[in-house]
Amino acid sequence: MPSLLKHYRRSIALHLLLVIFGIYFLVAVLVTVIQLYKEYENTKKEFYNEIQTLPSTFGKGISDSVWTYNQELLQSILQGMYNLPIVVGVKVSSLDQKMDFQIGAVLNEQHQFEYYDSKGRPTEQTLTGLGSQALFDHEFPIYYQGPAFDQKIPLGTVTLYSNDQLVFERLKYGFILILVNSIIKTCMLWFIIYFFINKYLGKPLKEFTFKIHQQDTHSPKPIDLAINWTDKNELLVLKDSYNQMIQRVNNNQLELLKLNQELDEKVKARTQDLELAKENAELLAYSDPLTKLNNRRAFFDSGKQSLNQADTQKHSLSLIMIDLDNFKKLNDTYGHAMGDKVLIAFADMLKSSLSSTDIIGRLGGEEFAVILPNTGEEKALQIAEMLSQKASQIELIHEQSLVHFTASMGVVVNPQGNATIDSLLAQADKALYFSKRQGRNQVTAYSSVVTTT
Ligand SMILES: Nc1nc2c(ncn2[C@@H]2O[C@H](COP(=O)(O)OP(=O)(O)OP(=O)(O)O)[C@@H](O)[C@H]2O)c(=O)[nH]1
Repeated sequence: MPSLLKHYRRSIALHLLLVIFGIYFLVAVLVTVIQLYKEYENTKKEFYNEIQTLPSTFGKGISDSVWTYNQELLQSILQGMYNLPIVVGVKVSSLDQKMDFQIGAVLNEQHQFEYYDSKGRPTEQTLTGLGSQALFDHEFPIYYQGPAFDQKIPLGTVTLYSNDQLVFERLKYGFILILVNSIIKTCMLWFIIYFFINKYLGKPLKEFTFKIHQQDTHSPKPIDLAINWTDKNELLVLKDSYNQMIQRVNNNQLELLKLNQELDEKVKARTQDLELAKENAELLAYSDPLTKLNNRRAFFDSGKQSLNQADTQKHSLSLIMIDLDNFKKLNDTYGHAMGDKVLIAFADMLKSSLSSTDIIGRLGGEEFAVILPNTGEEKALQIAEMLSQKASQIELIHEQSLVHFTASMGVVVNPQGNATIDSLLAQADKALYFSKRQGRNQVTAYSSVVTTT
């Protein structure tokens, strides 16, 4: 699982969080600024209201001290006002200018900032913070109304100065409170959003990805996610779609496997057919279809090998050439089918009478030949006689009559050395011709023919 994590640089939860948090942060800053401005306005109004209550508190004392020219009293009253946290300066302007007094930060007639100490002396010291531009003032008149006068006697004016910095000072704690509140709310929201996005989206997606990576690519299985939601949501629909796809892929694979197996079986069957056809073709090429004996070509091939072997091992080899007697007449009398039966019966007799090392062939028509390896003339003649006798004993039934036949044979022995199958066959044929001439159904040795002629 951890190795998979490196595939993405930022999780969905974190990404969404950054977007949401970014927007939320901007909104929070805007709301906080508006909130702070409102607070500032309210606090400033409070300052005004508080300042406006001061004349009723200090007005009488100031009027009395100005009326009585009590400098000391005026100074102490103004000092008391100056000490109030909402006041940065107080200026008394008496009509006769004898009791003019200022303390703290005040504005002169040119609207320039001036600073006076507690004794009312100008100093070089300046107010830190916002300076004269931020000063705002409230002026109220002072009168004398003693028991001896019916009317109020104007004495001058008192100007109270306050400062934005004081407003901000008061706001400071409120501002910090709002800021801390915003930060805590933002962090809580951040954590809650991250936790739930991660829980409901990030983790299931991670699990999904992990399980897909774990799939066996040859046989993927449907995936189950550890989600406890009862409602279908996009993630569960995605999972179901994935599982359906896997099901389809598996079905297709099974189908493909089945088709492959069928194809394999067809190919196997076709190969077997081909092999059988090849065997048959080979059989046809080398064997006589009627008697299943070697055909002329196979007889020559095997005969040559046998002759070579006999030459190499200095063994004698005999060849018998056979021709069925009056076969045309037999065909004409009993029909061609009976002729075939005779040929088959004769071939079967040859096969059963000779050894497996002997080579038997049908050279064509009613003509047969036998090669007897390792056999001398005497033995070959005996065998030929035996075959001739057995042929004459074969009985076939045609309708109500029995069919018999005979064979004439010529025997030749390999003279050792330069003989070929062709030359041996030619010599055997001569001996056979001799048998035919002598009245058929007999065996003639080539050696006797040579000697006679
Ligand atoms: N039934 C059948 N007859 C065949 C087949 N091959 C050749 N023959 C017939 O064999 C006969 C051979 O006749 P011939 O060559 O005159 O010889 P023959 O009648 O045996 O006379 P001799 O050899 O002198 O004894 C012909 O009539 C051919 O048609 C075969 O496969 N089946």
